[in-house]
Amino acid sequence: MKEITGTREINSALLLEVSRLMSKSTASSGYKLMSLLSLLSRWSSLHYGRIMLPNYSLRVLEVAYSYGLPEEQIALGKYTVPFDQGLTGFAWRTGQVSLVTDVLDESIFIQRIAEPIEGSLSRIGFICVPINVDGLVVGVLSVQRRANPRRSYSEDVDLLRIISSMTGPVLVNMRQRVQQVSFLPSQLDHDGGRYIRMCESNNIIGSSHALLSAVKEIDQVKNSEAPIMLLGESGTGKEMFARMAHRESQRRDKPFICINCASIPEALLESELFGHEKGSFTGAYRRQKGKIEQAHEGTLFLDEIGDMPLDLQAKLLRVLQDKQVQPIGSDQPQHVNFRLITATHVNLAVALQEGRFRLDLYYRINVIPVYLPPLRKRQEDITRLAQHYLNHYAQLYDRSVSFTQGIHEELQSYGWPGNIRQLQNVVERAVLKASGQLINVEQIKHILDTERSMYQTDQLGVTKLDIAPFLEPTTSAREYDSPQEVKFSGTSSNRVSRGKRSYMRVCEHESENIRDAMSKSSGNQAQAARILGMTARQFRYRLAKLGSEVSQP
Ligand SMILES: Nc1ncnc2c1ncn2[C@@H]1O[C@H](COP(=O)(O)OP(=O)(O)OP(=O)(O)O)[C@@H](O)[C@H]1O
Repeated sequence: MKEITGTREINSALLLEVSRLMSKSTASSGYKLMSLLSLLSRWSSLHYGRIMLPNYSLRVLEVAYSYGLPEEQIALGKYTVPFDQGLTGFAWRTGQVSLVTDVLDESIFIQRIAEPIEGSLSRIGFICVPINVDGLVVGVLSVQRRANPRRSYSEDVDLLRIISSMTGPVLVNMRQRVQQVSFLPSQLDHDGGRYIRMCESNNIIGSSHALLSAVKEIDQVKNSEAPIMLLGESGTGKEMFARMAHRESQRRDKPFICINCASIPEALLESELFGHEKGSFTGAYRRQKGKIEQAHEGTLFLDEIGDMPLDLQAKLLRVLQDKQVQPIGSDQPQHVNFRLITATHVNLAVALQEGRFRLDLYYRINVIPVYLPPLRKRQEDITRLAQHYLNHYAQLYDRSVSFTQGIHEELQSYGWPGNIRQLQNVVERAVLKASGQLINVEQIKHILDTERSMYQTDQLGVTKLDIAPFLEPTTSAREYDSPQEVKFSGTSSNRVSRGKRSYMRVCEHESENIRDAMSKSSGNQAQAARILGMTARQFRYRLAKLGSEVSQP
């Protein structure tokens, strides 16, 4: 066999070897990258190869893979380079190759990261090549070499450019996998592990202390009959927890019936809950079992209980006391046996003070209060949730995307007033808008800026969604599963379908209608809300939104 001696021949043979290595389906990504650096050193005398990856929190590039460098020095961070320094930083910032032919001559070179070749630093060259994926620099490949009249620098640069282009996809692949496995819970104590498994089997993501405390409370009462009240901001997972409480209970094989008291006009809520007899009112063509009866032997979940009208609160209280339900138009009470779970995102204490909620019902249903923490108090869960939704939407939309480093820090620095529902939506949008394989920090920043502009904080420090950008219907309506505040409709035909939250159109004559209703009710908001078929909360929200347009009588 002919001996390979010329630089060009060596480089071609090396590239062939590298491409074989990269296409090995059985080799791990780490093995491929380490072997690559070793091949560079042995075949081309490009020594001390290192692949530097960014640490966005510290704003430095760190050695992720290297060949020949002392491990303990790497561990000490000896080769760590700030983004804005040295040749490595230059390649990182500009996306251009940077090199020096003699490290001792160049002021830009940070001498401490060069290693002496054969005991001397003299005439050592240093080459840095950016690693690009979809036009984005994701890392830097660097090597050292000695002065060698038989190897030109331009040949080495060409070689390293090709090698770095092969490295990019391996890094992306690896990052996707690392992101999937690196969040597995560690150091679980006995119970912690059980609560995490409980979450997993109910598709609840998270392992923060705050989340697991709530899971623990559900676990402790799962087989009792005591009513549970789930408290927490909109989008914190109250419905998921209600379902988990049902699935974990002895009633798991019986129905789980869910009704949202805020999304159904008052006139219909009674019949939805208690059922009706045929002919009991216009349009009652047949007997209809109410949700309470449907939940017999199972679990009844009353979401947004704080929005239940007072007269229905009284009826519900009777059902809880007598364990009987009387459908509208019937004189035959039906025996019912169900576990009650309620949820509210409003402060019921205020509703009690204002006379909007019955104290006796409150005590009856608030036996086991379980507080679901907002996402901003579960920082460590943000990363896992974001990664989960990334995988979910990547699969749903058939995209191969991953986050670049630094995204998680960016996501954690945001307050998430819309909680998990909002995070879900942000990630979905990022996946849909990604133009290549990577979602970078700038793209996420841009989406979060839009979010910030929509959530406004009032003087009391309460964050509210400014829905104005979404009031144009259809296209934007799909964009969000909205927080509670925007569930609104002036007419029942226009109302949100149960369980699904969408932004609603604002009726063209809304301010006029509200003004009329306020005038008819002599300024009594509760009465005005009734005239318009809204809950008091919905009415107050609209009134606040249209405040400047609606002059009160
Ligand atoms: N821990 C979690 N893991 C995964 N997804 C979650 C988690 N918590 C909530 N979600 C998701 O967030 C969204 C909102 O959850 P859910 O409807 O249970 O919240 P909620 O508190 O009942 O909201 P609202 O008060 O608006 O009714 C859902 O799409 C749900 O799947």
